[in-house]
Amino acid sequence: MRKPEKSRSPSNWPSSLPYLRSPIYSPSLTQAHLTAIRTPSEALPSFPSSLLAGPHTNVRITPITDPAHPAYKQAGLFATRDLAPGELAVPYLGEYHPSATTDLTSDYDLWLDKSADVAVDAARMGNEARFVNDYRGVPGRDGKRQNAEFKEVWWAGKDGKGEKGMAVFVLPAGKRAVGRAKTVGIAKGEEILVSYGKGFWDQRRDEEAGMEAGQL
Ligand SMILES: C[S@@+](CC[C@H](N)C(=O)[O-])C[C@H]1O[C@@H](n2cnc3c(N)ncnc32)[C@H](O)[C@@H]1O
Repeated sequence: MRKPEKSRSPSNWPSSLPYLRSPIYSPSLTQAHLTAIRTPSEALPSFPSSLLAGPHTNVRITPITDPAHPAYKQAGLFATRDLAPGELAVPYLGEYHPSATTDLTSDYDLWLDKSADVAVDAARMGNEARFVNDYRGVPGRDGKRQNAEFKEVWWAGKDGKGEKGMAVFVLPAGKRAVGRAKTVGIAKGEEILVSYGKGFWDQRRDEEAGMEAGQL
């Protein structure tokens, strides 16, 4: 019997990883951590928590088969329809954890709330958003940088409750946007690309240099 749409994992989801429809909370999070991320913040854009559960049909996990792509033989995330400037593309789900339990080998760990000492790691579990690549070196971009960004949000639940979260957003249209760029931020079939930030790549370079120098 076919599984109902919502209980399936998206295509190309790795069978070795749990597919999440809501965040997982590390047992190392204290009540203080949870209170901090559950304290409403008007500064954050608010979205209904019903948007958390995928599969998210506006994006597709796609194997990278172009040898010129820096994530060749890995996967990336592509738009299945035109996405509007500023649109929420996909929530970023993973395990919420304190910095004390940071996995230093993870390439999927983002701060959720640095002042509350809570991060979200999608290395061992997550959703489609864990496949978003960085724009650097991606061929065919005509000099364009990222077309999306990570942003903190407020996932609004019932009875005024809610929680901080992370999501991938299409970049807003710039003031100088003309024509189609005013209404389409990421075109159907285009790869969704963020910037991991210079810090990510500096650290990667230092680690690689350390390995070459024979450091453990
Ligand atoms: C959050 S994951 C992105 C998804 C990953 N491609 C996958 O299939 O699991 C981050 C990893 O993707 C790869 N990656 C993403 N963007 C890259 C880029 N512009 N250049 C080189 N590697 C990249 C690196 O291996 C990095 O550690």
